Amino acid sequence: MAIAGDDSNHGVDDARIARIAAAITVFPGFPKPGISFQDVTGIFHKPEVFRDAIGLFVERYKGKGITLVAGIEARGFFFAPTIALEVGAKFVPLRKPRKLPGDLKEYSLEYGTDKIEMQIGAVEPNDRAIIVDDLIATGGTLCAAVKLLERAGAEVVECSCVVELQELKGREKLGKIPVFVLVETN
Ligand SMILES: O=P(O)(O)OC[C@H]1O[C@H](OP(=O)(O)OP(=O)(O)O)[C@H](O)[C@@H]1O
Ligand SMILES: Nc1ncnc2[nH]cnc12
Repeated sequence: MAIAGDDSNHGVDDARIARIAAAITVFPGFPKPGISFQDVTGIFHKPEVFRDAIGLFVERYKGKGITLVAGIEARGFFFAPTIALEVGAKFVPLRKPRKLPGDLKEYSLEYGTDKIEMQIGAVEPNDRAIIVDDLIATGGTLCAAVKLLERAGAEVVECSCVVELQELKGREKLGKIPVFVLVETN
């Protein structure tokens, strides 16, 4: 089953998106010069704004046959378990190295020494997955997450983020996998 609508938030619900955007604080020069850090934690300081964000994701995915919601450490974990619960899917954490026990699948990020890891057995044949993170910048993290899930046998239906840094053109890296975002910025 396809997900209807285009990948951006246009026309979804301006009032909720405006509240979410207003709850994001930008910290210039953090964690290093040249980076303007988009801090989503303010969303969680206001339960009604947290509800706005979860509601927008759940309305998009509920009833679409999603069986797996993967969240990327660390800030994808803020959103993904709640979305999974509401759409009736399992939550699967994709973690930084040396955090998960047991048998793992891993995928290296292309630009660094970092990897993301997932427990073997988290994915079943025919799982229909979405991948959730707070932000897409270069797209490298989501790209690694897609490959990890696909190699484990899942169909990745879409990637979902709260914020997109449009200038970095991360969605181009994802190729045919759609990227749904709530707030677009540069
Ligand atoms: O699109 P990309 O260029 O790959 O960047 C996006 C990633 O960067 C941030 O995580 P960060 O590396 O800050 O890790 P953290 O969430 O553990 O702090 C963000 O939460 C995404 O996971
Ligand atoms: N500007 C930014 N703000 C928050 N997380 C990020 N990850 C990569 N770039 C980021």
